[in-house]
Amino acid sequence: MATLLKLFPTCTWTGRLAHLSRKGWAQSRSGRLLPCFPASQRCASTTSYLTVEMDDNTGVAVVTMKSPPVNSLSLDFLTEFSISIEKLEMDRKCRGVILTSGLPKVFSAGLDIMEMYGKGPEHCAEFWRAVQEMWLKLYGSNMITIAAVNGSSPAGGCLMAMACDYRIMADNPKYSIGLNETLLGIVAPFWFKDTMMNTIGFRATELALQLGLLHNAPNALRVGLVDELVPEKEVLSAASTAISKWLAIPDHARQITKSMMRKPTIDRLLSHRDQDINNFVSFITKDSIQKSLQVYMERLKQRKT
Ligand SMILES: CCCCCC/C=C\CC(=O)SCCNC(=O)CCNC(=O)[C@H](O)C(C)(C)COP(=O)(O)OP(=O)(O)OC[C@H]1O[C@@H](n2cnc3c(N)ncnc32)[C@H](O)[C@@H]1OP(=O)(O)O
Repeated sequence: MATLLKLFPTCTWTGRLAHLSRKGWAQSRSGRLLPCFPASQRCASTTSYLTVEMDDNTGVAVVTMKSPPVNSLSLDFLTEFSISIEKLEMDRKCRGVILTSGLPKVFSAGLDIMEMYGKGPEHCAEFWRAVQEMWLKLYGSNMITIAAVNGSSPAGGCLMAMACDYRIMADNPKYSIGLNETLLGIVAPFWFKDTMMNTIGFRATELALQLGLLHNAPNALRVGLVDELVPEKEVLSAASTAISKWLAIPDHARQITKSMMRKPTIDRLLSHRDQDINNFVSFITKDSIQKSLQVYMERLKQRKT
């Protein structure tokens, strides 16, 4: 408990654990006093954008993104996200993470466009490093990572889901997922492309990236961008069921296998990290790209009227 309190200073214990720590004994039907072990030990910590609920019994943490209106990935959000994943990674009891959204209809709207629009080169560089960090933490995690995609997940939101080991999406044709960067007049960086290629293969990625395809849920399943579709209300419980299969695999064997599959892709970014930041900054600060972002944001806002 001490370790968890160190990791989650705002931690509040739920279930029966608080009661047990005061008493710790229960009376059996025959009247004997027996040491009492909690049925579940849950610890929840909340930051500005995330809730992390750790269940010590299963070793699974549910990370819920809650940054209204659309869980866009701002610099602050990304920073908090990477810190939370890092903390879970260091927690020896945590073997798996379920990533989901606490907002209706949206898993994540991807990168916060306002972090890329009208900002100076220093801010853009800091922002891009945070985007890289989020991906490195998630794609390179030793933990089992399951994305419970309970809403739309364009661009950076799709990257987040693809960085997980397994994706379960709500079976709602109104929800879409994909790398739609070209629709904004921008180009998905090589490690976004690599992540998608590792997920759905070369040809499907070539089509998806050039056309900026946002797949609806049934199409996402068809191309292999998600692994399962389930009724919306069951996304989280399906993720729990799925993760139990992964938990049955010995950690060391699974982790080495995961690393063998993902390390070359991770190393490629690590060895070009600064160059990738410089590319991003010089691209995104171009007048023509800024104009494209402005037009895109205006269109987004007009859709509502
Ligand atoms: C070398 C250069 C490399 C560059 C690489 C860049 C890489 C990645 C790019 C990205 O991730 S860019 C982000 C791309 N994201 C999108 O295109 C998604 C846009 N959003 C939507 O499609 C929809 O908002 C939604 C997610 C489907 C949700 O729809 P809903 O109808 O529920 O909500 P809206 O009314 O559309 O939006 C509410 C509110 O949020 C604002 N907003 C939406 N998305 C973003 C965003 N990504 N960043 C910032 N703000 C966003 C939207 O404008 C609305 O604002 P208000 O009108 O309420 O002020």
